[in-house]
Amino acid sequence: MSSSASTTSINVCVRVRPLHLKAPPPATPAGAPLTVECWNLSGNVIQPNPDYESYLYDQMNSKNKRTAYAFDHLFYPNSQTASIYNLAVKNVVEASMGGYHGSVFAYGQTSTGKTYTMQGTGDNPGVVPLAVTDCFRYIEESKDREFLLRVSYMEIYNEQINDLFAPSSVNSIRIYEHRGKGVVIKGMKEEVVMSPDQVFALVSAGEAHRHIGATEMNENSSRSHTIFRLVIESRALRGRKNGNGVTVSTLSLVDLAGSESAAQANTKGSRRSEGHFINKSLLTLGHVIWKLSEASRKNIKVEDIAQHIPYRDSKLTRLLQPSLGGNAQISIICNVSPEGKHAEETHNTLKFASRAKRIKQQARVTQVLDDATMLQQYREEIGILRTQLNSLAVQNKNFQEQLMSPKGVAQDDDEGEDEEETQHIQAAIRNLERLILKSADERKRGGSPRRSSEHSPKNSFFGDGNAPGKNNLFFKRNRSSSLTVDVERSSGLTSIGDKGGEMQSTPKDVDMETPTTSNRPQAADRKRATSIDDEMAAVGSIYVAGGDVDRIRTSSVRSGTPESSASNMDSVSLVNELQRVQGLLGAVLEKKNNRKTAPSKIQQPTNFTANLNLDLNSLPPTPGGGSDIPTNFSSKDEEIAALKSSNKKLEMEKRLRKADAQFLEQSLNDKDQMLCEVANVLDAVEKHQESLEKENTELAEALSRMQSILASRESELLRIKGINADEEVF
Ligand SMILES: Nc1ncnc2c1ncn2[C@@H]1O[C@H](COP(=O)(O)OP(=O)(O)OP(=O)(O)O)[C@@H](O)[C@H]1O
Repeated sequence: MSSSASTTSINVCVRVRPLHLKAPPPATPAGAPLTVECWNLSGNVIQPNPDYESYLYDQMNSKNKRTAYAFDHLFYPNSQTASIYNLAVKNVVEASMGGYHGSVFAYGQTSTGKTYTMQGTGDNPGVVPLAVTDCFRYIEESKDREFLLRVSYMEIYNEQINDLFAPSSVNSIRIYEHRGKGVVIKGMKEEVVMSPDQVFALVSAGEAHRHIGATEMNENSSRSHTIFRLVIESRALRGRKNGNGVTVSTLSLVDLAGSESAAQANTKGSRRSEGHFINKSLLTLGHVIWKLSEASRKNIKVEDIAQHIPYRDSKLTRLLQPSLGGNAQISIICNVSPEGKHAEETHNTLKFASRAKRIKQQARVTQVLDDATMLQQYREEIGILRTQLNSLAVQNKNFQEQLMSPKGVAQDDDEGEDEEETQHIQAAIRNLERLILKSADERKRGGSPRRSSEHSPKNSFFGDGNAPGKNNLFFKRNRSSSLTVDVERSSGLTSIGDKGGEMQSTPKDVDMETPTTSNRPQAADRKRATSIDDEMAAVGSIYVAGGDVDRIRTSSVRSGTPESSASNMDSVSLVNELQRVQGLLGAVLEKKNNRKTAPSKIQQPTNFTANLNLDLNSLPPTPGGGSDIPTNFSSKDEEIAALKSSNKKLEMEKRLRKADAQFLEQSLNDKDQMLCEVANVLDAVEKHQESLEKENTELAEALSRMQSILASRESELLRIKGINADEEVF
């Protein structure tokens, strides 16, 4: 692993929402000040309108009476989100694609336009769609790198983390701090993505599970903080610069819930308790930002005081710890209302913004040189499959030659099977290749599978999309809609259905071209997936947005038999699929070898039934996990019978393996649980240590207080003694 660091400040901008949404103020000539009710906006400075000062100050807490605030950018009510994106976010997105961790936050009072800014509408797309589109554009223009992108989408609701891609996994997500890996989120799903449309479809599906509620101040108020996270793996193409280390970075786009006063939002019951959780976590965020800004002001390294920063006081700060903790490029968009009655909240937001501005970050590009990345693993899998394809071709050729020779063996139905296997392997290679993203030029050069949405080279990742209505939120929040991303239209993806809270593929998307898989990973796959998790966890230590994921899913390969028609292929299944294909291939090759070595003259039949009665442990291992195929036949019928019983034997073996698989899965679950328990114990120990340290500090302070009291008493005593002595003298 290698890295290089550069010091940056957090980019902070303020967006002032329109006073009256129906008629935003007219555009002013460039540079001219604008007065919106109680505030004057001029250049990058926002300050109270002098005519309203006393009214404003009446609304405010006395400590807040500062007159003017200046920021990197100030966006007026008539600004478009696209210009905010270009000036305040684009550079963070590009840095992420270049290998730095990046985070963008929307912060502010309820109803000031955070979701409007992050998500946007059909005619004014927000930061998330603009950033996603830019990422794919970046890939399209990167002639010398290949990429693998994965997304996850989560919310923090009432201090609980929910996976918006897997809403049923509510209680399985855990967050803990690992000594080597940093903050780790266990149980979060990630989707490998290949086009902006696919990301939008996934986020829309996730939106349906987000907690939204009506309050007096916002009829669609976000009751949770949401974090959209993109993990970017990239590597220089072979034969080009800097070897083949994989760069891993993350881009986190965070739509924070808005602070609210219960009185103004007029909340009751669950809305009120949601508001309480929101305010508490935002308060902690404010506290963390204040401590970090103080550290930067005093030139203290964040690592040196990390244990004194209250990240642990809320799930939000815990999740954001890797971003805030130093290694990220950050942009904060602070949304404010210009209304006088919100002056107090506006001031609080401006204060938060100016503190954040002081924080210094040390962002690093990190390269991973071993194979602990999915990109590297996919490349290796492709290599293995290609080798197997070649040897299958050679075997086929030899077999054909044997058939043509005068002593040729009889042809059987296996020819069709072989063809099928070849097609399966080719499909698996194609599907893996599709997951690895390259520029159109590079795809043409390398002969990679053409994306079916590739209307023109310029637009190859960008399908027709399913454009939202002009003023509708960009991501539809429609719980009942069945969400479909067409595989062939949209860059070869599988379909993601949204039914009853679970993401599933729909039967109509089944493609007979690609091999079968089952959605539920078998033990071998689980084992493999766990090793990927472990490897990703190792990478996770360098993730700014923190940690690893429990399952890594891809949406890349479509299943091909009724057994799998209801299943959604994920990367675990992909591994499963690869192993299955390798297994089948092994069995086919084995059969071929046996045929090759079979003598052409007729031999005595072998008692296969006896062989099959049945010591499975004595089976010779074959690459596909199959049993040995008998070779001595008295007749064609016997050969068929032998193959049939061999099939039965394989069936039996499969069942045994399934039992093994279940056992292994159970063990893995136990191990997972144990790990979580250990993490919790560690957590408790760390907390205890913290409280001991706190006690120690308090004791030390008390001791020094006592010592100073003692010292003053002693000097008092000396003084009294001196007076007494003087009196005696006189
Ligand atoms: N700059 C803007 N231009 C036009 N409409 C806006 C703007 N900002 C916000 N709005 C509108 O104001 C309303 C509230 O905005 P939004 O839901 O984005 O606020 P929020 O800050 O996310 O609130 P909460 O914290 O309660 O979720 C929405 O109807 C939104 O369309």
